[in-house]
Amino acid sequence: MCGILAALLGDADTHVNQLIVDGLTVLQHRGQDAAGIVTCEKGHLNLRKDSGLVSEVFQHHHMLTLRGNLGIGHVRYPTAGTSSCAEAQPLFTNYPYGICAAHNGNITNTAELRAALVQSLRHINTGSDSELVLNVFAEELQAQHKGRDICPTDVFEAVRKLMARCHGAYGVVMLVNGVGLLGFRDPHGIRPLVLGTRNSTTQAGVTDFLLASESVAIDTLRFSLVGDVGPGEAILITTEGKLHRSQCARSPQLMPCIFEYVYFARPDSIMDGVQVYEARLNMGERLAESILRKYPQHDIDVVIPVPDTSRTSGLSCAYTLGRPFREGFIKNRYIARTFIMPGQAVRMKTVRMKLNTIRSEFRGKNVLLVDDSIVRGTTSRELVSMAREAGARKVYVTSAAPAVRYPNVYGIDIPTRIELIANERDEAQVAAELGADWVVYQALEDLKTSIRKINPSIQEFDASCFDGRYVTGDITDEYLVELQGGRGKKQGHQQQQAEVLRGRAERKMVSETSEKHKTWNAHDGNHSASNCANGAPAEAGAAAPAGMGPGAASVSTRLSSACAEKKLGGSCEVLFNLGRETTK
Ligand SMILES: O=P(O)(O)OC[C@H]1O[C@H](OP(=O)(O)OP(=O)(O)O)[C@H](O)[C@@H]1O
Ligand SMILES: NC(=O)CC[C@H](N)C(=O)O
Ligand SMILES: [Mg+2]
Repeated sequence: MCGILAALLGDADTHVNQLIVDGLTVLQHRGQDAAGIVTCEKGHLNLRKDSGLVSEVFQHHHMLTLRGNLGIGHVRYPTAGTSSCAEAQPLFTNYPYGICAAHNGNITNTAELRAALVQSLRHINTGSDSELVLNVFAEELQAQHKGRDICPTDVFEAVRKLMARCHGAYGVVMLVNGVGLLGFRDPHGIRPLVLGTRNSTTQAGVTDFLLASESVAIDTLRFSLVGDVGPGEAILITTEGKLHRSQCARSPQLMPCIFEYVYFARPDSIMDGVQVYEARLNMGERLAESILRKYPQHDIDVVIPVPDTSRTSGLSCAYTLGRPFREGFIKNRYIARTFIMPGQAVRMKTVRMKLNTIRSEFRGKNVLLVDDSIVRGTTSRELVSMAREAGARKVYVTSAAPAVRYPNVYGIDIPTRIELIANERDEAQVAAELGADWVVYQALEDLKTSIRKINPSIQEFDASCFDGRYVTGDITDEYLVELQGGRGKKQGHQQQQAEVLRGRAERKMVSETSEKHKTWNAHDGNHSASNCANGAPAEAGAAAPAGMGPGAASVSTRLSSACAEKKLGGSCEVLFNLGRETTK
């Protein structure tokens, strides 16, 4: 679930670089693998992108090259292609005009698009679906060119054509050299995009513009939220600072991704008129009601959230249950989100590194652990065992989202069912799998109501990972089988499954001998070294070699990406001025 951002400062003599870096930092929770920015100064495009967090990718000397008053930025969580920094965004094409794109989402008809683009002699350099979006737009914009300057109508016509050709989910921002900034959202509005403005801080009477995945960027950069870009809508901000809007989809219908409200978005964001925090409070309340219906005689002593995301729903869940809300798990503030890390091995290890127990909150108590979602079960599995180690008498688990049972094709990296803990399992079986006393999932209708209560005009959602209904209508069983055999296989999900099992066996052994930390650390040392030296994993975060154990991969996304790049033949750092063609 990448983060995208586009900004234009009305004062042409100012530079937008720091604003974009700050905005991407605020959107970091949407993608931790790679970051990139392109700016435009007097017709020259300046690009800097690499694997890593925003704070790692943009050093002072990079900032000096990112000149210009307009630009776009991206933080990446890969869902197509590879984790290689060659696929970090923004992506660039010089034909026609010089266009850069940053994309959040996932395209579902990539094979068809790729074939058509190759046929029309456009060069496609990577496995990235976003590169296809960029090239489709470039091709369609070129088709509008009639030997005169590009005007807003040409741009919107190109987006219209793109929407007819590209299927799936997309929030996109583009920089078109000499024209301005463009932002648009797919016809179902699956992926979010908001617009903000402010008065220029350096020149009276001119406006600064900002497009971002989440309103939290608008707030923190001190812009005012104008509102959401509508489903199928495109917004063009010209280099002269004029704003144009146009509906580019034939039959737009808002069906936002429900998982944004559950997990991806920050609680302080407002998406499609819904304050995410409020929606999560509602989720916790409904969840508690559901628990009370199923277990009216429950013996829960204390409610403990799983930091970070479930804190909000945990709070209202505890309140509605009438039980104390306690911080039983403390999160290491320097470790980022686990779910969006690449590879099961690194995710498993990170949970242990990330969370630790306050023993007194567990000892002798019946605890209810509240998480926002249980996807692969990586987090809950570890936490149930940690709760027991900390002396809990009974451990109950509840999820503010329903059971995740289907692959996601719209920008969440779940290409196969087999990796999901709830695949072909009911609540009792998931509880057994987690080692919990019972598990309660939110009902899908209750989740929808939690959000609709705030904005009743959202009639439907993309809730495909919960109900298997793909709103774009083009997802066939064959497509899902292909996805499993393609990205699923590439990521080694069978191997990951084996990892999970091996991890489980190891944990059992470890808790029997009470030497878990010693064992895990021993694995870590051996493996980290061999991982890099041999260039072993085919992709960042790929499953560890057999026998290496769950502590095998590095905790740091950056490190695992770096190892992958070694395999690709050296550093992939990109720093060059596209206009002047200088390479660092
Ligand atoms: O069942 P799983 O496969 O473990 O996935 C679900 C977990 O992953 C996410 O946490 P994450 O650590 O990514 O982020 P957070 O700190 O924002 O909660 C989510 O909040 C759940 O805790
Ligand atoms: N999570 C996303 O939005 C990913 C965008 C794009 N599909 C990529 O893999 O780079
Ligand atoms: Mg979490």
